[in-house]
Amino acid sequence: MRALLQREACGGELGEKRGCRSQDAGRGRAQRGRCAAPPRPGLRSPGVKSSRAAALSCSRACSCCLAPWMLPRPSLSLLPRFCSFLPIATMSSKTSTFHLQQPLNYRAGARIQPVDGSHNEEVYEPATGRVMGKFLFSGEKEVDLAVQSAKAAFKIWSQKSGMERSRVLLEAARIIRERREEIATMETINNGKSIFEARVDVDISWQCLEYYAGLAGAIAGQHVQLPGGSFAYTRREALGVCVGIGAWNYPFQIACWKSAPALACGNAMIYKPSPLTPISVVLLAEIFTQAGVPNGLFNVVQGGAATGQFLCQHRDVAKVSFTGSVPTGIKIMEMSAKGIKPVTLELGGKSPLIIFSDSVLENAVNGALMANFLTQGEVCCNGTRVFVQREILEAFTEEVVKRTQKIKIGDPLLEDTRMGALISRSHLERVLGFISQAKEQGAKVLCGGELYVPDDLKLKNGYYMRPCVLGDCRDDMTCVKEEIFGPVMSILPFDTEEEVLERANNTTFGLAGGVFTRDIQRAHRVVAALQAGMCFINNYNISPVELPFGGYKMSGFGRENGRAAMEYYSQLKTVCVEMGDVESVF
Ligand SMILES: NC(=O)c1ccc[n+]([C@@H]2O[C@H](COP(=O)([O-])OP(=O)(O)OC[C@H]3O[C@@H](n4cnc5c(N)ncnc54)[C@H](O)[C@@H]3O)[C@@H](O)[C@H]2O)c1
Ligand SMILES: C[N+](C)(C)CCCC=O
Repeated sequence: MRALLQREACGGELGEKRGCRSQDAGRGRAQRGRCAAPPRPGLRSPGVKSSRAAALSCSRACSCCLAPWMLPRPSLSLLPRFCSFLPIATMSSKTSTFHLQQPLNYRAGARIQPVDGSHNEEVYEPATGRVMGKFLFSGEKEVDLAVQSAKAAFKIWSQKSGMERSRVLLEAARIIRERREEIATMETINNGKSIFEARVDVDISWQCLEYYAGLAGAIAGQHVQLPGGSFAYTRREALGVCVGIGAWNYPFQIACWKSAPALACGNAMIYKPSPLTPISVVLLAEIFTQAGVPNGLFNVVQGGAATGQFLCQHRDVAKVSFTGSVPTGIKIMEMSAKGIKPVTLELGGKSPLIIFSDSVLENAVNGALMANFLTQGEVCCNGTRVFVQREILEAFTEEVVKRTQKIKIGDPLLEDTRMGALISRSHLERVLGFISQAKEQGAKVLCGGELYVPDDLKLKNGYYMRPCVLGDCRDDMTCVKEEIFGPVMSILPFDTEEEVLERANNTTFGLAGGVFTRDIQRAHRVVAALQAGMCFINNYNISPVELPFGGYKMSGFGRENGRAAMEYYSQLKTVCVEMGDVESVF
């Protein structure tokens, strides 16, 4: 296997770093099973919630800390290996030590250079602003070769039973678990998010594969009795070659959310990641091959808009699943319409989070932080319009500002970092531009909102900013109407339930929404009235793979995760069987 990234420090390939032992190797092993992680501040009582908080504060993924939504089931038998080569507690940062190795396309079970690569594109490390390497954008011929290879693999894979497919997916999930630290490190280096969050993303990813492995064997049709002994049955069949196009904020996770249900249903997939984050999906492709999928079943085609268009317009592509912005989603839908191809569109949002005065304040503050600052605020479903009932506006704002100011920004590979670097220089400037405009329109910056330059010299060209809380916001401000996709929370006071619902729904987006209240009837009444596909009561931004995820309105349609996704990667055939003679009306 060729390495994607080469590490200067130990001179070995990342995939081979098991030999790169540290003097603290034994410590991780000794601590397995009993976590010594300090409790997260604010952790108040035992139970489900506290175990999730513990999981968030534990960097070792040890079984005592992991909460059910991010957990190895069964237990992480591979943990000692991680602990032995990466003693988390003392691991020093590897930021600025990796170099990208070409090629990054993956076709027919191997990494290859595209046959008609149009041009080279640079890959950046957001934490340092350093160019890690270059890779080629794919042209039309390469896209066609990937489709042909996927078609051949589809013939084999679609004939397998659900249980056979299930076993391969389970093996892929096992390998992801085994390589958790390596994948998370790579994601952090390429995306800029904290290693702490990247590990959670990897856990959600292998859980997704396990979940769909479980459903693969359960795919079944219906039997219908007809008059005279005749009958009918339905078959749920695969679509064929599906295309997945992803965004840069959750590169590995998005690829798993698409490929797991696609492969479980018997399809092949060609995946095009964002050109900003081309790396981790190649690992996924290698893992699928290692797990036993036929060569060509999961291919990776690197490129930008033009490559994406070749994929969407290819006559042998049966379906397109897209995650990205609304403007690109519109183009994808237009292209797919010409070929009558079904599409799943997971698009942007500007979601409301409604906090009533009877909320548990500490939970509401935690919820607002979770709703705004994961992955540097670059999260589609973030609850960035935080509506706070006037009675608690002052107390809530004071606490949220205090907590935001304490967020540890910096080298994303360090264990205690909670906010890393934004994806690119231009995106950072765009986010800061929204804040300047908000000030001009009358908002008050309560904290953050400016560039952050870490003390560590190697990080001085990284794309960091201090997370921002905006007060004195009004519904007509740009920062309240448009998706910023950065760490910017807008606080908006409200007085009544009726008023806040009207304002919360006054948007063309409809991805998510949340409510904090102790009034159980109000909670359900409010989420029923919210025009959003994913709603949270007394929490925000958790994403168990069992739950369908997707938007209303211009945030898209179709669903990822949950049983629902199986319907979007399969089609229904009805077979009508006559047991008697044919009676003709002619
Ligand atoms: N709803 C969700 O699940 C979800 C998840 C993550 C991100 N997002 C959204 O994604 C956006 C940020 O991601 P982004 O900047 O990568 O989005 P983007 O729309 O710019 O790009 C997304 C992908 O589409 C490709 N692309 C661009 N133009 C194309 C074209 N004409 N034809 C085919 N492919 C094309 C890009 O190369 C990339 O791979 C935000 O709006 C965010 O809300 C949504
Ligand atoms: C895992 N989260 C935080 C729910 C994000 C889902 C993907 C959206 O960008």
